[in-house]
Amino acid sequence: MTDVEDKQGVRSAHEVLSWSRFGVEPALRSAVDRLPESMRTIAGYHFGWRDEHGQVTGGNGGKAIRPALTLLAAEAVGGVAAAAMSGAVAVELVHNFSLLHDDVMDHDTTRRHRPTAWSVFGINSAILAGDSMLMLALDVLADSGHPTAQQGVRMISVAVQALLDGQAADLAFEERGDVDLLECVKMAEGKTGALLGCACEIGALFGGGNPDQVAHLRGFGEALGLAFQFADDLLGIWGDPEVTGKPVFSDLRNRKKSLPVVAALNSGTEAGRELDLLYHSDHPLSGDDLRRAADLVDLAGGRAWSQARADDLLSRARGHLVAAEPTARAAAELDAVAELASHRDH
Ligand SMILES: CC(C)=CCC/C(C)=C/CC/C(C)=C/COP(=O)(O)OP(=O)(O)O
Repeated sequence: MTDVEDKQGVRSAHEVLSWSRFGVEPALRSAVDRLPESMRTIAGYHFGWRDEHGQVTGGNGGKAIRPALTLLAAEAVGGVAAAAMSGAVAVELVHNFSLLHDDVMDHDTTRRHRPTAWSVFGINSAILAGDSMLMLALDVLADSGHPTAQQGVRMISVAVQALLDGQAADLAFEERGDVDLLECVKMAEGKTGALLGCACEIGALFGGGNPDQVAHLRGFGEALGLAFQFADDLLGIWGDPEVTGKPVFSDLRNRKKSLPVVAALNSGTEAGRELDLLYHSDHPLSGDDLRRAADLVDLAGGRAWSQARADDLLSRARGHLVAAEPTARAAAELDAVAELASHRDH
């Protein structure tokens, strides 16, 4: 098949994400069905399948970007998406475990346009449901019968350790006034880059890729994951809550050392110094303070710097994608998903 013929039928990023959401959901639901009822109820609510009373609802379980990467990575190495389905379910379970816990830690009350699970079911129940989803991810891989399942379990466990380390750094930074850009980027690589890297890595592994392809696709996912976090931090300050489904300014209110904020604090500008005083004041930040903080991040160059870094990371991701020698259609679709993920509005 020529390159041109092979690229026929390339889907847009939105079509790929919808394919991923609907393709993975049956396997995700049947995995969640194996949980004890108390955990299943909370997981079903968090994925948007049921309301807080257990009634069936329309569902909004998120964008499904990680499973999309897993399935496409399998196709990129010449395999079929179905071979990587257990990997796709596992990464989505890990991601959702981390969201359940993150909402507790950040005291966030809204996610995906709904009250967060902890604010409906209580903190303890949400933590336990998150733990339960994490263990289920390993169970799904162990049960997959895939010849490289053991390697897949190891990939997930390495990524989860990096994610935990990144989250620990994120929380520790809230108490520190001297966070530099290097450590902030390292934190984001752990918190977000590792799991997107793993999503691609496990897809390439289960799709039958050779070690070079698996490594390059992991590199693609890691670079993309960091770009994704830059985009997330920008949306946390300048996103439209009607579109993101999350309240704006939550990061600023929690005095998070997000990437644009740390860039502004380290900018050596007058705006950066004013932001420092505001961020490290001992009074709760008012609505006016939060709006001023957002303006200061912008004036100090934190917004423009973050957008430029997201662009650089997208180029780095593309370099890895080409080096993985992917099949043409999957490459075009991975590229489109990468573009969307680093310049997204939700
Ligand atoms: C251990 C622990 C608590 C870790 C926390 C790690 C954490 C929450 C990192 C942030 C990652 C991120 C950008 C999530 C939004 O994903 P998304 O926009 O793909 O969400 P969606 O699934 O709702 O679309």
